[in-house]
Amino acid sequence: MNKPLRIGTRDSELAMWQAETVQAQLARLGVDSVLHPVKSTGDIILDKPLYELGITGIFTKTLDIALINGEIDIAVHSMKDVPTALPKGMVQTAVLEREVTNDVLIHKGDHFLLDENGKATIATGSLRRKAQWLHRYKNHTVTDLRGNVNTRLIKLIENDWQGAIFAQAGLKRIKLLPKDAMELDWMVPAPAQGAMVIVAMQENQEAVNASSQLNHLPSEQATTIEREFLRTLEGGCTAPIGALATIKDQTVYFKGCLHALDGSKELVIEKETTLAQIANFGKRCAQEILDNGGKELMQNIKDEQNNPVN
Ligand SMILES: NCc1[nH]cc(CCC(=O)O)c1CC(=O)O
Repeated sequence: MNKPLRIGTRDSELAMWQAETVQAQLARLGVDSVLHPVKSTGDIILDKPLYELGITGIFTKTLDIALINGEIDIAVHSMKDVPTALPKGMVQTAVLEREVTNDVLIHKGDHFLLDENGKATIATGSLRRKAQWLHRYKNHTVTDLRGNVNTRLIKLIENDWQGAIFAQAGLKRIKLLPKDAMELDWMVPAPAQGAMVIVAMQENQEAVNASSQLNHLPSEQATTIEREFLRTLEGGCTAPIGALATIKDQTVYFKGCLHALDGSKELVIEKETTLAQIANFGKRCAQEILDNGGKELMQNIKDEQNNPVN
């Protein structure tokens, strides 16, 4: 009998839920596995906004190293936390069937109403959420919020903020989605939000073969388009970029956006194509944004991140 497949995961409640889901799906295929939880750098450094750390892949690095060292066979990630370029020798083996993709506002009080002209303080550690929020609610203040989902919910209760923004998928998975959560249908999610991905070292054929059986093709196609859009725009820096591809029958609908850090500018693209023509679709959408002011906006974002004004 083969040795059980070692599944690497972060140790947060959400990450453990995701890894256990993969374990259960593998078991249904007759593949035996064990969980190998680790603390990631992204979970340890909590006193600085994520984007100020200036490094990408903060949540995935520890597991990347465990994979490269052969301590684990596969790693399970929230796909939106995974940098678009994988380390050498590492491959994406499966995208699991995607959860809901949207963000939600968790707020305090039964009769909370968003007043576009009034004042409110909303918490998020995400550049994308901050920029899109400020673009829509120009009088609001956005304050930084870090930590895993559980920590962020506690901080919201402890602080004098009106609300905080989360991915609906994460809250739903660990059964912490409040009934009165406000779905932000206007907010464009992070590329690959709501999707889980499995990665492995290409040379570990057993791991690649076993885990690739869990791939859900439409989820893979949609996230590939979104991440291609991201990769083409960002060029290695972090920026407020949203992207969502939805597939219905043979048609792919795409919405992507890029904002100024303070929300003062917005570039949006909406485009559709057929499933037969998705090759380079994400790239073409990004190119349109770049040609319509995106190039300058990306340069401004880079300059501001090197010389922050506040
Ligand atoms: N960066 C943290 C993170 N990574 C994935 C999710 C949620 C689940 C998902 O989007 O797949 C979250 C929490 C959040 O954004 O509220």
